[in-house]
Amino acid sequence: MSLYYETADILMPAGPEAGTTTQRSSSGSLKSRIFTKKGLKSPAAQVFALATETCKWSEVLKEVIDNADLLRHERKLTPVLALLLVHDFLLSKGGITLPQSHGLRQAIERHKARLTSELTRARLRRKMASLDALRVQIKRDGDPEGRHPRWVRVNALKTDIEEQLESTFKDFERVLSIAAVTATGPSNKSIYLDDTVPGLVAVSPGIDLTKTKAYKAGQIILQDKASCFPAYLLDPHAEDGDVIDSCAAPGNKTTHLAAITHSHRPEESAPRQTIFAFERDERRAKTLEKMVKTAGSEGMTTIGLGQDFLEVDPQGPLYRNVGALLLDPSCSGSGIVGRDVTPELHLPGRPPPPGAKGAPKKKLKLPKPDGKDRKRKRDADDEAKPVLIDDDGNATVVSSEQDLQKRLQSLSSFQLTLLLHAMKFPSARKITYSTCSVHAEENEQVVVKALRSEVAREAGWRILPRAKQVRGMREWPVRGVLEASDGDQEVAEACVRAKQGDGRGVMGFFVAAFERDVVPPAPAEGESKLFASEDGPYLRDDEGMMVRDVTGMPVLKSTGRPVALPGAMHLNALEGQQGEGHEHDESSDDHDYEDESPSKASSDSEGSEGDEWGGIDDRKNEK
Ligand SMILES: C[S@@+](CC[C@H](N)C(=O)[O-])C[C@H]1O[C@@H](n2cnc3c(N)ncnc32)[C@H](O)[C@@H]1O
Repeated sequence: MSLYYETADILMPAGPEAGTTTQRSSSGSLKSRIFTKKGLKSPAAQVFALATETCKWSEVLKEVIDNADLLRHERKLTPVLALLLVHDFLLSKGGITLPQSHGLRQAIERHKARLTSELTRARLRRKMASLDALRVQIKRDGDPEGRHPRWVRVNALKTDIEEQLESTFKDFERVLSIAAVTATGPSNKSIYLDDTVPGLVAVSPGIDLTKTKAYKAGQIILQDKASCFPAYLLDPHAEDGDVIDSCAAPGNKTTHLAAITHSHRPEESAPRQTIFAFERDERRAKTLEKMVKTAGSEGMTTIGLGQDFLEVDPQGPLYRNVGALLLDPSCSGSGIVGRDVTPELHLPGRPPPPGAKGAPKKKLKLPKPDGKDRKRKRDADDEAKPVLIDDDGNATVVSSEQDLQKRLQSLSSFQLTLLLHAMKFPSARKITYSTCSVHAEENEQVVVKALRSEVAREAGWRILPRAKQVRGMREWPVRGVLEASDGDQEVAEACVRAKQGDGRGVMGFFVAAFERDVVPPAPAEGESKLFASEDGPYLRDDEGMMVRDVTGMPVLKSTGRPVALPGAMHLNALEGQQGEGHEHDESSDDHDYEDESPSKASSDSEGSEGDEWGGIDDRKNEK
């Protein structure tokens, strides 16, 4: 089967029987339908490129084909085939990839003059000075990522906004809204300073920052705005002690946690917090390791390479001081921009049926490239079915609502198990739970089930109400779904959602936080009580301000004395506990980081950009 027939089949598996119409090109994401289709003879990447480009151009091409009256003159062409062939004829560098003598190619090339002049008319109707200008417009309008700003987190561990505005972004024009940063188009360079997440900026879509010095040096990290919510909402302070990122690769949130704890450190000499980052997939854990190194946070991060969080013992001495956990488990990935795009296809009008006025007298039989009747019963395996690809890269055929429900139930029960495990850490008093899913089953419903669980009730976990959240999250207007929160207004209000395509320039996302009051753990023998009670390890005055000595050092409650080189003490205390048979010891402090070139590290972290793990379906993994 030729590339054109195969692509037409993917776009319109049932055959375009309707007349002039605008329709979704079948169900399921185009990418998953193509890449999981068995028996494709043409390279899947080629079919995908032709299908997506034709969809983007279909509004213009429909006009060209209709006005050139192509389908009336060439009755062997179906509307979809006409779109695909005219696309390549007018817009592809190589033209139609069929031999010159091929009937399909001749059917188009016979109308060269008319088709070319109709394309010029279509362009002029859109007030575009050149075909290149039209290309830019089509790319921006047809590509969901083309309308999505590029979010950039300035890494506080290495630089700050001011420095970046004067260097990496010095040629960028400052704009004051998301609409302005996306409206300026890929040829312009504008920058918007986000007012929700500190240190976050958005630049115009299509700008490639991966070649910049700042990107290669880990000073800037490409991370979607919504993906910055969990670490920002968790807001780990010194008094929260150590932090766990339970499902960490590729490491966007781990490195964000590191930057936040660094910014919150009261003094250089304050106790160092450790971020334990677990990742059960070893390959992804390597990416995490590289990202942590590039971001400059390896000194404060202990990576559990290939470590399943569910096997981490909450009672283990290493985690005695863990006061905050970030849980961002695998999910359906349904909120990821560009993930499940079903492109719109504008079909040209079909000619009137034979016998009708203006129709040719003789009915022409459609030639079939394989010589077989296309009405043959399709092989069930040959049929492209919608597939759900989660952010672990697992593909599940979801040909019915029931299949989808089954998959969501299985994901949400796994997510709940992880969340309940996080709730078992004895010193924990803050947890964030997040997904890049749009489904309530993985979001509000997991939160509600967790709150009702015995684990949460016994340990005293509550939802962190909106009023107690960090400013940017408290003020974020998109909240949880009331119905999905079982009608609980406080829970719905406490949940934070991000919605793709609502003008805020974010992907689909969900995050909620839990809090509780904890009784501080009894210090181990010989261990100073660096992390502790409700308001932290430092002595505070009646107004809640830290008490400091004359040199400005915070005073510890446990000793009544100012902090003295506690970083080293703290780490030594933890190191001393390693090798006690704890599952984490192999990946602790002495990482033997392989020497990597920044570009290698960059491409790995870029591979994860979009900013959740994209698995095998991730657009960047194709590069
Ligand atoms: C959504 S991704 C995490 C993205 C990451 N938080 C970031 O922002 O870069 C989920 C990750 O969790 C890992 N994972 C899933 N279950 C896990 C478990 N039980 N223990 C540790 N890691 C797990 C998956 O392999 C995957 O890499």
